[in-house]
Amino acid sequence: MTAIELDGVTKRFEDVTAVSNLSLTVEEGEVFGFLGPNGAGKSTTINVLLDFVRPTAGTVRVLGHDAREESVAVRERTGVLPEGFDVYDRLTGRAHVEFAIDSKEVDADPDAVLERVGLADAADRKAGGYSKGMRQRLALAMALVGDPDLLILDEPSSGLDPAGAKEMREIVLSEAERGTTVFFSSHILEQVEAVCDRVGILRAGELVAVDSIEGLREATDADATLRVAVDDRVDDEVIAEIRSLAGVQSVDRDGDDALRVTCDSDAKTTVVTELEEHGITVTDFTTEEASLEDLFLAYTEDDVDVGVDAGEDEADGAEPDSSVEDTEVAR
Ligand SMILES: Nc1ncnc2c1ncn2[C@@H]1O[C@H](COP(=O)(O)OP(=O)(O)OP(=O)(O)O)[C@@H](O)[C@H]1O
Repeated sequence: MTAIELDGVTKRFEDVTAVSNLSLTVEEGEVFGFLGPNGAGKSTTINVLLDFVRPTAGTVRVLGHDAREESVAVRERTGVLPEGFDVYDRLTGRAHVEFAIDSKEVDADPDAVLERVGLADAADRKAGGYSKGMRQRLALAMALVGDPDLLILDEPSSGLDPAGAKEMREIVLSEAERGTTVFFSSHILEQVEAVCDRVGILRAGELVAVDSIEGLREATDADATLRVAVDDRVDDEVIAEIRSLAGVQSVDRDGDDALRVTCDSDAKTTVVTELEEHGITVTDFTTEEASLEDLFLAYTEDDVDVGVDAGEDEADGAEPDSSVEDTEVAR
């Protein structure tokens, strides 16, 4: 079943178009990363899913319900970790979870929920004394009350240290294993890369890409960094020649017996051939793929021609979501 279905959703706030003609489908059980720079429209989209904001145009279905007509049914089956959640300082962790249990009118054991997020030992402490990471975990515990079918996490890792962020990832993955659909908005890219099956990239209210991270990589043909180990020091003239090859962006020495070359994927073999033609033996080479951050920038920076409007990339074998076939990279 489809967990989230947005069709032609636009939301305008007076003269600001926060979301523009957004069509997106998230399948049940998927962990979907929703990426975009500040102001791209991520929170507005989440608010539309929960009927906190009404779209100017378009239709929204969540867990098979019309988000607008059946918002109560949607909220009953959805757990939300809102952006910028803050605790009630004088209430204990357990009291927070009890509050969520009462609000959702479900029958749940607060201690079991706190245990799931690693807060069992702090259940009786006032949340005002919790660290930032503990507060986020408490927010997640509240979202998990009632075993929702859909978890919406708006920037769940903000303010977390690496250990806290790792724990958050582990909880997300274990929820996904239970079959929960997770809609995960973030601009912390490693988080998204580590947990998401697919990502959608929003830019100025428009969905500019949606695919698996692997698919996005292929579609952007983002530059790869090649580390070429050689048997002897490469002359400056040879380095200059490699630098002038088509598709090569930069060449730097990496010690005396290796080069680091940034180039299009197609240019990799040319680089190796060129070195060998100069009598240099390539003893090894490794490719470091573009990070999600590179991909994100390729899709969201103004001056980069990604050349992949999500609809053009079928030729590369990437399968963009059909709903963005007409989406153009916003300029
Ligand atoms: N209630 C509102 N009234 C007027 N403009 C709004 C309102 N809510 C959002 N906007 C505008 O809509 C655009 C998208 O905002 P939104 O908060 O959805 O972005 P975001 O991607 O969640 O950003 P961030 O990563 O900074 O949280 C912004 O230009 C914002 O100023």
